[in-house]
Amino acid sequence: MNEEQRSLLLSCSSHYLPPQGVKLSYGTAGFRADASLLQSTVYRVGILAALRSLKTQLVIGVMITASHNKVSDNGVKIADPSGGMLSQHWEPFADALANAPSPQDLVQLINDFVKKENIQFSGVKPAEVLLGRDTRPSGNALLKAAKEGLASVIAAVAIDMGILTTPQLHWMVRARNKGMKASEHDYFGQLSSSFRCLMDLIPRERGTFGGMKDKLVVDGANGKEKVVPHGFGSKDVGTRCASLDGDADRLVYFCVSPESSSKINLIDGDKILSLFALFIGEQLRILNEQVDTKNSYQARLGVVQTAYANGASTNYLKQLGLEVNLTPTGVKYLHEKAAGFDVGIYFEANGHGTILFSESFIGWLEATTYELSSGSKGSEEKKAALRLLAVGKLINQAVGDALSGLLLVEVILQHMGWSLDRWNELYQDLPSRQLKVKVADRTAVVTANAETVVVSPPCLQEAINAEIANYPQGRSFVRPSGTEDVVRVYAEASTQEGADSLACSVAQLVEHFLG
Ligand SMILES: CC(=O)N[C@H]1[C@@H](OP(=O)(O)O)O[C@H](CO)[C@@H](O)[C@@H]1O
Ligand SMILES: [Mg+2]
Repeated sequence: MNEEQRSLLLSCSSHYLPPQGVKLSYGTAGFRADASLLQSTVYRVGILAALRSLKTQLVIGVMITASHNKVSDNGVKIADPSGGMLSQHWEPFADALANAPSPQDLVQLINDFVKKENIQFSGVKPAEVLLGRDTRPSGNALLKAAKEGLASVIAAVAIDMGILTTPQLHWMVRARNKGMKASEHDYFGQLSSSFRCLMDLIPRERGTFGGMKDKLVVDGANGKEKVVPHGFGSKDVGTRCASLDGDADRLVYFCVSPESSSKINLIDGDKILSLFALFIGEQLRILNEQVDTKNSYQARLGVVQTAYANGASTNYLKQLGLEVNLTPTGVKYLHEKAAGFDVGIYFEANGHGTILFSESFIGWLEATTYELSSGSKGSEEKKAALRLLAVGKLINQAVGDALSGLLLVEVILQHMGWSLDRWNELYQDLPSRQLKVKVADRTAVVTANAETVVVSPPCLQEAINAEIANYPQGRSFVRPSGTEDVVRVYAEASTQEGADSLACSVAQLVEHFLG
């Protein structure tokens, strides 16, 4: 870092001093806090994004949002060149940057990091960073802070993409780095053309839609905690509903329960995963059966869940003969695992998830559709290949995206000729309960095996196992949250009473062991 760069950083950062007595952490989903505390953090994330872009020589994204959290909160996260989450390897630097007390400390920290990572400022492409934000009132001022962070790095270009959903910004970063056009218009263009392509490929004999109604009601995060949204009641029984979270990176479906109009039947991320796996599996089978063996491609299909996946969903997926993988909580872990397959489908139960296709499989599909284009025009294998290619365009491969996921669910329901009830009946969820326990130090809980086993404090796992043994189909685990200052308890059992009581007993054990 030369003297000019140093003094630029020193003078600019003196306008963005960090709040006193606050420890900021990049966490599972970037920095989150009350918006009034975030000016200096967002400024520093601007610097971080510029450095990441200089290092990778690719486009980086910065998204300012706190999803469905309170309107007075805000947050900031980085989209890496792939469109995915910031490389975990840079997270400790993000934490250190946000917490550096003075401009001098900040400049020293950056200088050391730049040396360690061998980041060049001259003779390289300038840093290019796409900025997005949600509709929060604090968004504009924080955007300005991000821009000033970028302006503190010589040769960094900020491109304001305006108000976006989180997945739109991730999509744009991925598209830009693939040399594609990446405006909001291009995003909607790709979603709508691939959706239309999939609709046109629905087999005629299945076109009766199984009594599926045209109307879909979309709830913008008004239906939390498994309760019916405002204004909903018995008149809405039978209506197909989808619910998006605040920045549209999570999707679930639901309907008002026919038994009680104040309750909903929730169709969660696990069931979306199952629906996607069935559809993709069907297309892969058609291809494997029909494409001649010398040209065949044994695509590996894998699904990825976390310990929060309902046990009934994991059983169901295994019964389908699928390879089910478990990772710790947090999209970054699921995404990484799914990327190891030709088709990797991942979902958290709460609705974060997407489908990833390997470059080599996409290449093979393109070649196959091209070869089949002259002879067997409308052949089944060509249709299957075209469907998979269209899914790869419709689904947001950068990150889970409620809008693109919703369109894919809609097309698959039509393809199968299924109603919402038919989809929901794939398997029956085991009753479950989640609780939060406030403890003195949640980091005292250390887990292993994708968070299913506690290794510290000693003996806590044995005590949990002894509780589980009292419940038919009992399963329970505890882990420290990555986004809240609590230990989370999950329990499931064959009855709701059982799940509630197991969760309660395990929560008491956590309190007992951690005080
Ligand atoms: C049980 C649960 O739903 N945990 C959520 C929550 O993480 P915690 O580490 O559990 O606080 O927020 C994450 C980020 O949004 C999300 O990826 C994850 O699924
Ligand atoms: Mg969200």
